[in-house]
Amino acid sequence: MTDTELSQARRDIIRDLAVPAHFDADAEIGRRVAFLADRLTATGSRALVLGISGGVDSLTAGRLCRLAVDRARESGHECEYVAMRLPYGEQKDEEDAARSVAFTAPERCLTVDVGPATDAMAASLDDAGMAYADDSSRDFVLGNVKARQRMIAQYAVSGGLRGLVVGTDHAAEAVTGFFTKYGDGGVDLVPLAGLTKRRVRAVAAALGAPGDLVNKVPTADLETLTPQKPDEEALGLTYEQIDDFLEGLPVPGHVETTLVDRYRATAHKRALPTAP
Ligand SMILES: Nc1ncnc2c1ncn2[C@@H]1O[C@H](COP(=O)(O)OP(=O)(O)OC[C@H]2O[C@@H]([n+]3cccc(C(=O)O)c3)[C@H](O)[C@@H]2O)[C@@H](O)[C@H]1O
Ligand SMILES: Nc1ncnc2c1ncn2[C@@H]1O[C@H](COP(=O)(O)OP(=O)(O)OP(=O)(O)O)[C@@H](O)[C@H]1O
Ligand SMILES: [Mg+2]
Repeated sequence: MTDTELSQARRDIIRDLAVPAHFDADAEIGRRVAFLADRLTATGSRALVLGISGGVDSLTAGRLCRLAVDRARESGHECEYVAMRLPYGEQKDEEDAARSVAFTAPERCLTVDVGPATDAMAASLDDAGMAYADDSSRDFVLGNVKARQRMIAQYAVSGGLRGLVVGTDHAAEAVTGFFTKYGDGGVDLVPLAGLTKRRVRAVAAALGAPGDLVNKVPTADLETLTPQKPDEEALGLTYEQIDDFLEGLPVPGHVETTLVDRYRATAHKRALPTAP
């Protein structure tokens, strides 16, 4: 499919999300490491702070942080890469998370259990009389509270260390608004912006990450009632379909319609708060 054959709506989305027509993993690594190193030195920040979940997005972003901090230090700027483990109690894929931390090689890794804070908020909401439609709605909403507790923990560390919070949003999540507003969406820098999911994996592979972590099934893992639910199940779309859409490849009509509709419906999540 050539660019001129794509719908105007699709071309607008590809442009707005800055998905490049051509992709070269090594060139993307160079550009993104330079970006992070520049943000450290230009802002005078002393740390990059990033939650490492065990998934491929944070694995990739973490390795970019490692390389960026190395580069900034070589230029005489004192700084560090601080990883954070932010489980809700015990995490089912904890071993993957530990291997991810090891691969990204932070100066230090802080572990903060977001369980107590999340549960305390849930109990206070119950005490206040907040009633949810059903158990599954409550579980979904509290999943977003977990994501926001992670944001709070990362900003506490960033504030204390004069750092910057790194997020893992990329084009395949941005197009569907598949992130928690002011949760994992609440960050300072997004080094994976513009990448489709398969390109994130290609960058991870080019960085030398372990194959099973590169190809791991993506999960937000926010809901307690359905742990490790695959993103594709929640989205009702595959990442292959989303990536094809963003890379200008042929997709079924219903995929195009669904993605254009979702992109429009989630515009508020990619924008500053609405003002009069
Ligand atoms: N039109 C509008 N203009 C301005 N604001 C609007 C709005 N519509 C809703 N809102 C506000 O936005 C809120 C809904 O947004 P939000 O709270 O984010 O909630 P929502 O988008 O409903 O849920 C977040 C979704 O992202 C997924 N997620 C989260 C975190 C990580 C990952 C991952 O990929 O790992 C995925 C999660 O599984 C879930 O499906 C509403 O409660 C309302 O306050
Ligand atoms: N348990 C966790 N511990 C630390 N950070 C987390 C945790 N869960 C989520 N995060 C943070 O929130 C981000 C968003 O989660 P998301 O699931 O999109 O990314 P991922 O887990 O790295 O990769 P994937 O999407 O393939 O599962 C993560 O990249 C990470 O920075
Ligand atoms: Mg994940």
